[in-house]
Amino acid sequence: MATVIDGKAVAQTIRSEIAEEVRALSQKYGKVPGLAVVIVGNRKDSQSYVGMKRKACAELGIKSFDIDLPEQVSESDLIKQVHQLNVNPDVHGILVQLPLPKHINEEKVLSEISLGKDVDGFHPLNIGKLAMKDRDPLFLPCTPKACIELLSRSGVSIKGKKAVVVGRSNIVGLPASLLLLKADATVTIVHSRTTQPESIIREADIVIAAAGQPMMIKGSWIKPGAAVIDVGTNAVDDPTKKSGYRLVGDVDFEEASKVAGWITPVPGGVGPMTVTMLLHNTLEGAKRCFEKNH
Ligand SMILES: Nc1nc(=O)c2c([nH]1)NC[C@@H]1CN(c3ccc(C(=O)N[C@@H](CCC(=O)O)C(=O)O)cc3)C=[N+]21
Repeated sequence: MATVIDGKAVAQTIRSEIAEEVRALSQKYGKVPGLAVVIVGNRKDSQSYVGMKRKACAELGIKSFDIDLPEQVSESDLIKQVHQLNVNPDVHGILVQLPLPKHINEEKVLSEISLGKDVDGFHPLNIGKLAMKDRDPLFLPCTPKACIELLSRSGVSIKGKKAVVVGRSNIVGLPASLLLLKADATVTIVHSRTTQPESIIREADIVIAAAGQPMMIKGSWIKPGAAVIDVGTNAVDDPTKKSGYRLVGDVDFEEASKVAGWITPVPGGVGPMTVTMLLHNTLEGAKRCFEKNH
């Protein structure tokens, strides 16, 4: 049976470490880190994620700036907001919750975020630096960083291992493969056009599942003893739940946990760590800013 990696517990440990550092910064500089969380429209999932981020800020002593814009906001008004946050000295991190409404060009908006405040790591220049050998972006994207942190805190070494990433999205699959590559894994990306994904996944010592397909990866696809990090957060109907749905990962946990060496659950795996890495990035951004102005 696999060791189940308790993302919630690891996240809690790191959050206490961050809270401690926030206290120290506030004593030293008389200032606290600030995170602006921008949400456009009222998608239920986005509101729930944004709520978690703002709540976590409050718990750690990070000041959150809540910007809620209507679905119909124009691209230029959203960009104006971003510019205001860029020059606000109390804001050290800016997060624009994705996805944005269709009439807004996401890449254009993300490109306007000041590089030093890009705590999501989604600015094209930060992504570019992530892709370059011997270069580092100012911020690592939160979910891929969460995956690596969960592996290293579980004692899973990456160097020289065969890693397979399932999914090639800009926010998870692609940057996760780049991070694994930087950590000296041999990396393969499996995606929707890959023929026979299972035979490739079965070779992997490390699997990062980020396809957004509920329970797509079966137990028989997993190499015995592999480390399986499940990024999937898929809502499936469940009439037995008060909400009417439950969350499942991209991995069939029941089956895979009998074969894997390590596995993350959904919920309670990567999700809480993603939010924690955002807070960590905000702390780093604030530290750099305080030190520079001191
Ligand atoms: N600019 C931007 N940055 C993001 O980081 C970003 C985003 N946009 N858009 C959407 C995705 C999704 N995402 C999650 C965060 C936390 C959980 C999380 O904490 N999930 C809990 C369960 C939550 C629940 O019960 O509903 C868990 O897995 O245990 C999941 C998913 C961040 N994203």
